[in-house]
Amino acid sequence: MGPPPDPGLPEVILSWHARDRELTETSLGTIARRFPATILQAARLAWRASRADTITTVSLNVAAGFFTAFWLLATTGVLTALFSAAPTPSRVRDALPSLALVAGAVTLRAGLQAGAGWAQARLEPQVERLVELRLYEATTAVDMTALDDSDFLDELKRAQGRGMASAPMVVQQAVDVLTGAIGMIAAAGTLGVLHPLLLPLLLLTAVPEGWASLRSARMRYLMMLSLIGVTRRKWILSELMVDRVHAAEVRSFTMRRFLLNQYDRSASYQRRVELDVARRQLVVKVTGDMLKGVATALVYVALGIMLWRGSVPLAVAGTAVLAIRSGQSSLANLVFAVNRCYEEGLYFGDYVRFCDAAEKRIPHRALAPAPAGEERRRLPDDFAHIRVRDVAFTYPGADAPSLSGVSLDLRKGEVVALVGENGSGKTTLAKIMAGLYDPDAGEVRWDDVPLTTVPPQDVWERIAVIAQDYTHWPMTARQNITMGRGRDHADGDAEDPAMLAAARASGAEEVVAELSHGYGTLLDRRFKGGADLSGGQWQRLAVARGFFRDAPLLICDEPTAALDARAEHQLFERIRTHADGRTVLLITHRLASVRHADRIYVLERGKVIEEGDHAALMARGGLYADLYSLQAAAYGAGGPRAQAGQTSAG
Ligand SMILES: Nc1ncnc2c1ncn2[C@@H]1O[C@H](COP(=O)(O)OP(=O)(O)OP(=O)(O)O)[C@@H](O)[C@H]1O
Repeated sequence: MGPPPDPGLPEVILSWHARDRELTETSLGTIARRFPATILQAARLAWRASRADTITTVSLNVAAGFFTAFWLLATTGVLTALFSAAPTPSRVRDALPSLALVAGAVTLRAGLQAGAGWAQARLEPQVERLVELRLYEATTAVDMTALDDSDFLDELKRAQGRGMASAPMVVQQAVDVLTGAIGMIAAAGTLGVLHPLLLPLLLLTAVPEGWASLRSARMRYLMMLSLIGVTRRKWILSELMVDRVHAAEVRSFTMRRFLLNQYDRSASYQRRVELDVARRQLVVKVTGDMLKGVATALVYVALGIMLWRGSVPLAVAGTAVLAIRSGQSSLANLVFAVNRCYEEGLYFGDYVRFCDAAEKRIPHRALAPAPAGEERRRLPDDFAHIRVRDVAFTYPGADAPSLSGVSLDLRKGEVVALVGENGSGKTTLAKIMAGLYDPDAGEVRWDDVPLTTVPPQDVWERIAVIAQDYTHWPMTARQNITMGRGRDHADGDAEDPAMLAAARASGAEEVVAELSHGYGTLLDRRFKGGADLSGGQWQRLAVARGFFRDAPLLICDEPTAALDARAEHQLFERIRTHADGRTVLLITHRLASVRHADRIYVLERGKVIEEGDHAALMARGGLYADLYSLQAAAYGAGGPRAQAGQTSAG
């Protein structure tokens, strides 16, 4: 189906992402079977969003349908009076009571429909809020491995984009289905009362339009599935082209042409697929319209024959024409709404499936049982000893393990360093110790409590992390340090002394002193009045954030990569003096700064290959000694000032 793939696009983005299931789910038979479930889903969603508005919408629509039937039947009274043999003035006089009924019914119906429309409009934002919250509650809590899984990310993209937008539409279309069905029942009921043969004729006109719209919807949905990889790639490329963070590299690496070409390739492939679908949809629509024309002609011919043979009187035939027209328009609305509801239901199904899957990947729902004979215990607020034993971990989809058989010990008040070359597994180990990933084998215990037996939040509450890749939070300098843990700050309030102490210790104080609104300065240039910081200034804030958090374990992963020599020296001094009694896990390539660590673990290819203090590792003459000597030689080559710096930093 569709145009041939562009050979220039990576295979992975052209794949159908194993969507055979959806393909079979979009046959016309399954549409009919699954449609009630879609309606039920919409009803449940609306009910949870607002019971009052749901009840109002449904009941007002039902009442409006009742008045539609009433109006049509009252019209027969008007026509019967008008077509009678009496003189014109008395014919009009006779028609007046029925006419008053028609006018009353039409006015009431309009009022009820307006009320239903208003309740429906109120439902929409409430449904939106409900589905947004559900998705974000799941994405902020899922196991970190989920976010390393490309299938999960694809499903997230679908759920967050089209899936989430479809939620209010599903509800709206379900209400439209109800409205159309009621209008249709009113017209059909009227026709049934007038003459039983007219009803099947009306339904006949619905078949071609229904067929055409459902086919079109199916084509559109399949197209969306086939393009998901391409649209995700386009989205990533467009972020690269518009985001300020990448602007300098896009220019200095002359990436502009390359990015534009890549984007254009994806966009033109998407355009070809879309045009192809539009062409096939047009053929379907024209065929459907032609068949509908033929069916309508048949209905009128049948009505003409019935009139000619005297099986229906003229007034009834007149009402029948009105009822057919009203029924047809309700039917057209109904078919349109069924089709849209089904289509939106497919996208909404993506959203629901994603949320269900994501919620299953929220770790606290699946805590490992406490070891046999032990009760589930609380994680100690502080610990005497953290033990890592035989930990192994492989990232989802990775060919090789990132950690295998790693063991280490961290006693209260110690500074323990992890060193090793790039990719040796230091950050992965730190993340496992921080409770961000569960090990595939082995365990991490705080005293006697394995981390996998307690909710991860308990671990996160008790650690402070100065991460390698930290976030530039688009918030004030104060919030960047306190991250929701500080007390609320009003203008004129004195700053939190703990925050000031953390800022002083990290060197963030000097950074903030330069800002126009001090700690209240918004650190995002995308907003009016926002400021931006240099890389090192941001890192000082990240360090302040780690110091501010009152946690017994401080994990520092490359905390000084962007710091100037003075700030780096200050930070390592602080870590060396245990950062106010905390236990510190330090990851760094600056080996001079780990000389005073209580213990150093050297990692290579996910294994601990050496351990001991600086003197022991130097005496051993292994990888650590090699790396240290290399750095020392480089400092030595820098002259006496550099050497002096190194000595004082170590
Ligand atoms: N999210 C991920 N998905 C798959 N593999 C990963 C992921 N993160 C890291 N890896 C792989 O795990 C291995 C260890 O990475 P890790 O980041 O722990 O190394 P590191 O020692 O901290 O390196 P560096 O010194 O460069 O920071 C590497 O081979 C890396 O490619």
